Amino acid sequence: MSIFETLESEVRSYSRGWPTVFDRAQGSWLYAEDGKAYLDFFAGAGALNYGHNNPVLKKALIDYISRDGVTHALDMYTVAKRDFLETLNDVILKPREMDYKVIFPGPGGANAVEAALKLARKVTGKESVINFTNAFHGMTLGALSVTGNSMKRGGAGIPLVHATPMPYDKYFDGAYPDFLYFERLLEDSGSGLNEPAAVIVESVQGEGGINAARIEWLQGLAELCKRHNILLILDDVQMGCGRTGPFFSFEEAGIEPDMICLSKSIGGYGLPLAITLVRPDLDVWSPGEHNGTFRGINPAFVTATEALRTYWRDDELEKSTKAKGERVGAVFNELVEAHPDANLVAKGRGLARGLEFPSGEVAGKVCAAAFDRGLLMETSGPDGEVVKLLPALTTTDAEVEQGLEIIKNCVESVLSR
Ligand SMILES: Cc1ncc(COP(=O)(O)O)c(C=O)c1O
Repeated sequence: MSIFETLESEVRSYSRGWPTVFDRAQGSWLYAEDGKAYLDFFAGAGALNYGHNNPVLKKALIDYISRDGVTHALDMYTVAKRDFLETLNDVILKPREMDYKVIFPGPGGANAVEAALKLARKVTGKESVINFTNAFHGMTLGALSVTGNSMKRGGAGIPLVHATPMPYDKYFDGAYPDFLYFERLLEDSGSGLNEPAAVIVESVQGEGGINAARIEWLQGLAELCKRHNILLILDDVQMGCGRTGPFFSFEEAGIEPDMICLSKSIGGYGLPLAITLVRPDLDVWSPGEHNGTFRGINPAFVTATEALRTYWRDDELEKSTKAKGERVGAVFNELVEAHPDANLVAKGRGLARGLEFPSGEVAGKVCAAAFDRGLLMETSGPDGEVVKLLPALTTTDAEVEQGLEIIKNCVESVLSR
């Protein structure tokens, strides 16, 4: 049995079947055991915004470990935790005039979502939550209940209740007054929906197919939540930490969510870290009311702090992310125009980009062809119909061009078959 077959049989539930065994990684490159190099436009599904083994973060980590810095300290105060909290405040929150308390909910994105949902219910005493079609918020029971994908929901084996999906922005696009249906339900005391605890939303749906809500739609949603006294939870697990350009994906909308979920790239180095930012008056849990063993792994605080200090003291990363994103978008638009009969759609914001195909089968073939040519990308969307690009934000212009050239060739060859 080959090592690949052994791995497959041991971890049957893995969905990513890239037929190779990876060994090393640097910057935007992954190297397989057989030595083949792959340009990584998947970047740990958004967990590697600063690239693999980023040298600055790596040095901070090695220095910390070399001086026997505390690795695991549960809820104890540590220097690494204090540095992270101070840096988050100084570099991110204060300059944006944002006032939030930090909750450490557990190691991953689903934990950040779970904490937000739980706290919203605790604070309001209400049960139901509004989510959106094609949303993805994680695999734990609460997070799954506000996730739209029916295959993933089916994994629970039980009905997932207390969440009601509303149509996400792409389904309106000016065809209807955006929130008419939603507002009617809120005003109808017989709908059972008139008193939700919270609305949970992604400003760009990553797993749902790189659906970027319009800025006006996000603003309308925030106003609606204020008008009806509903807490707004912004899930920035995948689109935060600069993925769309600014540190928070909703900054351009100028909205003030009541809670913000962050994970994936907040740790900086691919190490597990999650935080839920909550409006100070919502921070009602007493010590021990929401805890867990892995709620802040100190080496992850160290790399998180270094990432904030290195990349967010000025707007260089934001600017270059937007510029690279626009370049990808322009090439995707060219592909759409060059293939008018193929019904392609170019989507996204910043360096979260998608190219939608009429079916998951075609999108899958494009990704498979790209893999053969040394480029890693995955599909997203309800049927896997969107080829999804999430390169590290530190990917160079030359690497972006190299990847785009491969994509163009793969799209041409798959569509001409
Ligand atoms: C928007 C969003 N929320 C939550 C999650 C769940 O994060 P995790 O997989 O770390 O639990 C994800 C994961 O892809 C996500 O994209």
